Amino acid sequence: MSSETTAKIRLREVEKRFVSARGEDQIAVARLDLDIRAGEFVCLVGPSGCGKTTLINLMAGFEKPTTGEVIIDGKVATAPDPDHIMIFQDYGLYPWRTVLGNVLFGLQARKVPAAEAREKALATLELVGLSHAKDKHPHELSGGMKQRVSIARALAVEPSVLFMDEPFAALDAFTRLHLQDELLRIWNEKKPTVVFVTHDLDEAITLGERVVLMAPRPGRIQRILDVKLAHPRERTDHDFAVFRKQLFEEFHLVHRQAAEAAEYAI
Ligand SMILES: Nc1ncnc2c1ncn2[C@@H]1O[C@H](COP(=O)(O)OP(=O)(O)OP(=O)(O)O)[C@@H](O)[C@H]1O
Repeated sequence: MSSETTAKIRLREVEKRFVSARGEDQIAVARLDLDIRAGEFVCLVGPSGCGKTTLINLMAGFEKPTTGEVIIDGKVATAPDPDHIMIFQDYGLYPWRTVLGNVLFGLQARKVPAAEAREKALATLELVGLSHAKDKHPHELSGGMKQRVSIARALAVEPSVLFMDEPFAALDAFTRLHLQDELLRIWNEKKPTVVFVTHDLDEAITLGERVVLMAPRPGRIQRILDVKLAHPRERTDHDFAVFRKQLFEEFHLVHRQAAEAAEYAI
């Protein structure tokens, strides 16, 4: 079967232009093609300004391509879809709702009957290890706990796609490593398609089945790395180090080229 028929998400010659504050036409993402399989975990990495957020927003339907198409499940994506959930760095929790209330939110919005919604919400809180905190409010939680609530809220509605834009960037290193492991465990159990933006190359190699390295001006794919490492991935393993070296070398190259291009443009 070709990838045409098997891909969950297909980007076809997707281009996104913005007009900058100075009135200049700016290509955030240039004619980009990418296929993502159902149940795949793909990480997007690259230097600041290379279009990672623009690309994930295009896939999530928050932005419309200037030209080209984003196709999900065979349909052109033109708006956000309740089956595709975005998780942001800043959690986006409702401060006036309890943890359980936050997780219930999406289920209530979908008119899931109350008893069933409660059962699902409690099961999802159990999945992320937060049953004990169900009656707390967001201000009573650590950053890691808040992000686990936002993951639980997303998972409760059983989305087929999770878009994650630097979800762990604001967390301390220890919590971050822990949540990476948690996310992998949940992904293995539920197998949603995950598109995950990160600045952290180790995080990308830990999580991704493929790591898409992007380059700026214009935003484009520089390289796609197949991370053929079994889980659990040990960051101290020799094979991990091999992928790490490869990705770091490519990343430095992209960075250098971007810096040179910026200098030339001044
Ligand atoms: N709404 C907008 N209006 C104008 N320009 C924009 C807009 N959104 C993004 N851009 C520009 O598009 C380019 C790509 O931005 P984007 O935020 O997608 O990059 P990024 O790789 O996610 O960056 P970072 O890693 O810093 O978050 C940048 O040059 C940015 O200034």
